[in-house]
Amino acid sequence: AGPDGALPLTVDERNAACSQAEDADPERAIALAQSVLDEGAVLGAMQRADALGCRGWAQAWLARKDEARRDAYALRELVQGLERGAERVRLTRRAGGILHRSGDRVGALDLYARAVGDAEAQGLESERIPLLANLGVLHSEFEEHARAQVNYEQALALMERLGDFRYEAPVRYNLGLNLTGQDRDADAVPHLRRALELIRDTGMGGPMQELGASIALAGALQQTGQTVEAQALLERARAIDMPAPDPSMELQLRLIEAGQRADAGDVAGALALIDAVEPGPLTEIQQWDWLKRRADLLERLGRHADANRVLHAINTLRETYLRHQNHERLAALDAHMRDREQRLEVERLQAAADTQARRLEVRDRLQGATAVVAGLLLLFGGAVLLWQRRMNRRLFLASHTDALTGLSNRRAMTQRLRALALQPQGDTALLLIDLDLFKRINDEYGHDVGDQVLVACARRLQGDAGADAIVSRWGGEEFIVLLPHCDAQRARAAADRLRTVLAQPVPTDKGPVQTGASLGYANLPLPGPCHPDAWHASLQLADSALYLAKRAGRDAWAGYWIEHAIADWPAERLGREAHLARSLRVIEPQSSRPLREAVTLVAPHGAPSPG
Ligand SMILES: Nc1nc2c(ncn2[C@@H]2O[C@H](COP(=O)(O)OP(=O)(O)OP(=O)(O)O)[C@@H](O)[C@H]2O)c(=O)[nH]1
Repeated sequence: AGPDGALPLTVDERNAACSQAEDADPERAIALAQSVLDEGAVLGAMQRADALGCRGWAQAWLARKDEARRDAYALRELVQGLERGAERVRLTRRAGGILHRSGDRVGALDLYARAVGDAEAQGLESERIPLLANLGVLHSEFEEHARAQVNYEQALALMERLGDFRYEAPVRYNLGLNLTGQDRDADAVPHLRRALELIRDTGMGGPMQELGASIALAGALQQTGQTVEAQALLERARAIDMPAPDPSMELQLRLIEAGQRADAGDVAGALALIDAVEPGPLTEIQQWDWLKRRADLLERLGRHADANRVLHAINTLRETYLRHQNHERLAALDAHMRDREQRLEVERLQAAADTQARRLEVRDRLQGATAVVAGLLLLFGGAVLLWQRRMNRRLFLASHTDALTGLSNRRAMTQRLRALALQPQGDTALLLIDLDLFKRINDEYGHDVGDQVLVACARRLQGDAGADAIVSRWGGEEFIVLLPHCDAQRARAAADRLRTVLAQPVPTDKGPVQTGASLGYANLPLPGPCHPDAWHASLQLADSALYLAKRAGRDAWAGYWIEHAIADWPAERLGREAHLARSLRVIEPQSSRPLREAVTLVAPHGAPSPG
């Protein structure tokens, strides 16, 4: 536009001005694009596509998601009718980018995948670089960090091979974030450092990008103990003049600062900092991180009930988020992408060797204006990932861990049981352990002491069940221990060892407390057809054995080890002895003491006895 703000004359000039303005002044970009689209029938397909792309992008920038998506879908439609060529690839990526930013991630993945295929088929190697980078960002958002890492590494290898480094800063930045997300902060540091260097030295990106990269690098440095450098970076980052305050950046700064305060012992101060955040404008992912920090600090201040409330809020948020991700659709598209990625991986290995020299040659001529735009498009997508990184793993851990004992909880154990039930070779022992007369301990010494006993028993189980054992709190005073690659003899020995260990008095605040436990075990899966729910049968059998051990006077174990497939072994009928008695031939349970009251179990007529 001229200095008087008048619209440039030609359609192409307006489109060019629109793409100049789309990030810096999106409202103006929208007006320009609209004026082009108003030309209607006289427009060429390409002019129309450029205007749609520009308007859509600007709408997405302003978070007007519906409008943005409408433009992206119209663009997608239009692109299908275009001739093959670089422009078609570029516009497909553009439509994908708009969908990506306006929240239709599955639609974006579809378009990126199409564009990659198109670029590959036409030998447009350079076009693949930003596409791989975009795919990386998308995969990270789908919590597929390993896949995302492959994308970024492929993009880097392709850059080296082609000597095209326009996208180096955003790719390294996103790869750095990805690595921090996998807790590989030391590996992330060189990439983030390089990204920041490029952003500062080549003018690639703007203040927002510099701030994002500074914060990410500071976070990684902080994690690797380089606190002085982290501090210096943050101070420099604070001085960066942002055109408009960005709540996400503010939050990052504040979270790192709170981390530093808390590390220095000022937990209440850290909490005050975090409490001052206004969560309204944050994305779900950002809200999780914010909430999780609150929960951590509340926990450290001993405000357990408040912390629990916060954790509950996180879980609710997370569930909503995951529902939106439409994982099924993603899985289908993913299978489609996997073949391509394997081929690219081979290429990458072939190409990596001879490129270092070329790389230095071309560096200089790439520090230009094109890089500025490229940096802007991608870096913004990456900035969001900083919160996602540890957050997802922490949330996963929180939802799979028992808060009192730190063991896997019932949910995590159920997943294990389902997986193990599908193994054709039933060689896992399932031990069900129930503390004896635990109610009395609570009644006599109080719940706090009861808790201490539970924690001590959990530690003993973990310490003594063996290195490959999987220990979980199944609920209340019940635990499950799984021993993979086990046989009947080892199961017996383990049951006896754990019984002995749990019979030792537990030191508590109120002196030593005498405890004990009864155990029942069975093999998993029982011989028979594979079915993910077959673990129910093993658990019921272990439960029956446990019942026998309790009946025999407690502080005892009993177990079944069924070695022969028994025809017509109905899982739903296995549970109660009455059923078993009717339909099964005699199987003497193994037990630590004579089970006078034991119910005899019988196998179906004619089936071989497990003897
Ligand atoms: N302190 C504490 N007690 C719990 C917890 N979860 C469950 N309990 C208590 O564990 C007790 C279990 O009692 P019961 O199921 O009657 O069994 P028991 O007293 O162990 O007796 P037997 O199993 O027959 O040997 C109940 O009083 C529960 O309140 C917990 O997290 N902490």
